Amino acid sequence: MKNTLRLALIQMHVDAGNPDANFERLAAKLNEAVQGPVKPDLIMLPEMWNTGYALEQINELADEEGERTKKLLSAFSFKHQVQIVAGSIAEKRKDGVYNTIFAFDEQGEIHADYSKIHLFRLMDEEKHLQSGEKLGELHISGIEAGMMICYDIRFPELARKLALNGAKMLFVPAQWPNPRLHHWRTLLMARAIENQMFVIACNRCGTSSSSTFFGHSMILDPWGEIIAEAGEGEEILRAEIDLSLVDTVRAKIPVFEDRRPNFY
Ligand SMILES: O=C(O)CCC(=O)C(=O)O
Repeated sequence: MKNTLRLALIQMHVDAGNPDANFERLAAKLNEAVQGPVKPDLIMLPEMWNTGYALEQINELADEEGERTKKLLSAFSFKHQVQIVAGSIAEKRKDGVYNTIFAFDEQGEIHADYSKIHLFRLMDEEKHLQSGEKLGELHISGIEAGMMICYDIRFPELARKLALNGAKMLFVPAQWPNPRLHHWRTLLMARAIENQMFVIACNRCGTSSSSTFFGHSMILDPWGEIIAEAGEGEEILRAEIDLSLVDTVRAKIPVFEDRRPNFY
């Protein structure tokens, strides 16, 4: 089991309602991500990078069973022997459209998926999207991890459940808009500190017709320290994390042993 992980988070602009432009942009960014001086073990993408929040047309725009996404990312991960936590996409299934993350291993196989379970009513998600029905759990190089999407981070119970199930790192793709940078940073930090785990959060940047997005993708360690943070524009945020730090922090302040679940 490998304890270190080199990460590359693709913070990018997303063209709402234009999947062709977004696929093209992503393909260029993926190549940039693997061309740096240090090849990443894992690449992560932001939320709904294929369609953006073109919710009125989401039924027509969403990726049918995720096929277009799977074709691109499966071939890329195999060719470059890199894992991909594929942000999320608008995925069309028989019963509607879901906001779904697919996780690819180095062989190009999908080994986990998660569809957002808390739909964000401020942006009318519940009118256009279906809610997922299972937890986002996966293994990254043999280490347990969790996935949540954007608004999900306002629900500490979900992150705690993933941590209790063994997660040592949490992936959070997002399209988190202005003016709530303070909430974004504070909630990510809280989820890292209270669960003593790495939080790896990839936001989009740029503007859509109704919102502006501040970027600030970030990687936090289990102390809640920000070890890498992007600016407001397009950027590939890179960092190497040492997962043994999770056990060190949990041994020093034994939060999980000190829980009193009979009171809550
Ligand atoms: O909770 C928030 O403030 C932002 C959430 C959001 O934009 C989303 O879930 O897409």
